[in-house]
Amino acid sequence: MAERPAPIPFTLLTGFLGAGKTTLLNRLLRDPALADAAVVVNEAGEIGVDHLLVEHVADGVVALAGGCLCCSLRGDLIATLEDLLRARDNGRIPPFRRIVLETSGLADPVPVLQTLTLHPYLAMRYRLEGVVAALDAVAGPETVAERPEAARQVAMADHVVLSKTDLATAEQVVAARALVARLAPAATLQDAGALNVAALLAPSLGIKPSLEVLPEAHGAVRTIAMASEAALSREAYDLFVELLRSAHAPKLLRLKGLIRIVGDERPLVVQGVRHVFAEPRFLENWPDGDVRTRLVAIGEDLAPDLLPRLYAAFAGTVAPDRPDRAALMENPLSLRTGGLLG
Ligand SMILES: Nc1nc2c(ncn2[C@@H]2O[C@H](COP(=O)(O)OP(=O)(O)OP(=O)(O)O)[C@@H](O)[C@H]2O)c(=O)[nH]1
Repeated sequence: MAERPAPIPFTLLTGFLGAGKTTLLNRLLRDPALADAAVVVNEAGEIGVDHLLVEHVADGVVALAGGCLCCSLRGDLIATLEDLLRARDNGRIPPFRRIVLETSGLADPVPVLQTLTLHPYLAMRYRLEGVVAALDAVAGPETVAERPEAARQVAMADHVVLSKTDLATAEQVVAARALVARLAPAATLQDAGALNVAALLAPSLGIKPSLEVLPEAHGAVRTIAMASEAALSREAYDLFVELLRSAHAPKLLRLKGLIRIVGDERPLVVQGVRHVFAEPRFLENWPDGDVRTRLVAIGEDLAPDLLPRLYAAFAGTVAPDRPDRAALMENPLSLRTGGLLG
């Protein structure tokens, strides 16, 4: 009888929207310990951008787009994990020795873990090595207080990585650490700025806090995704982001994507978490050869057409019956429901 193949270590990377999962993943993938890793990324929007922002795996990133792993995509996750095994066993892809699954920021990790551990074949071929949660040292405690899924992500972690300590005050770091000690007392805690990769990849101790005390996971958060051939000038880009930030930040949990800029071959990366937007940076190339702008916004009570309308206005491709950018900028205080600010 053929010998059973050794189970492949599986690391689940979780954390709320913008907590620093992709940044952490890129950091991990630069480490030799993850040189032979396969990566699966769960996108929130139909037009996903997360997998395009994973920089260090040539062809090994599989994107699971179009929904949330814990609600609608469990079947897709199973199929993806089975496909990866089949391709590996047939020699169609290199024999990856580890797998990292980055869940969407809204995913409840509990059903995802159940999917893995209860599926007879997957449970035989993969071995859950640990749950790593990224926690934003600045926004994390408030997010955890407001969003049940954020609390569950930390509570389920074997290892918590505190991100953005470079932006946080000493008090904020103390508060974030205290929160981890309360929610995940058995987890290790590291600072993203001084990462010990070997410790993060260490097998979990298998001690999970009780989940009964945690509230039910997520409600009516909407994801808006868009793609556009139109390019923005740099000036229009700045105004576009400023308008999103000033008018929509309270409802906007996350904005991210790649933007086509007039006169530049390279994509500009936009990254916003609530009202904090990162300094825009260019990637060397469009990661997948598709040179369209692609944007994903995640938030509460966002109008479904908000992003495409606003983008079209700033790109100058606005429909005739809609307020255009000039009108908007001349009178930015005329906030009208249903208008660009609605
Ligand atoms: N200053 C600073 N910025 C960080 C740090 N970690 C992440 N960021 C920034 O925070 C933003 C969100 O980081 P991501 O790594 O994309 O977060 P994420 O959890 O993958 O986000 P989602 O996929 O939307 O859930 C980006 O602009 C990052 O550059 C950190 O330790 N310090």
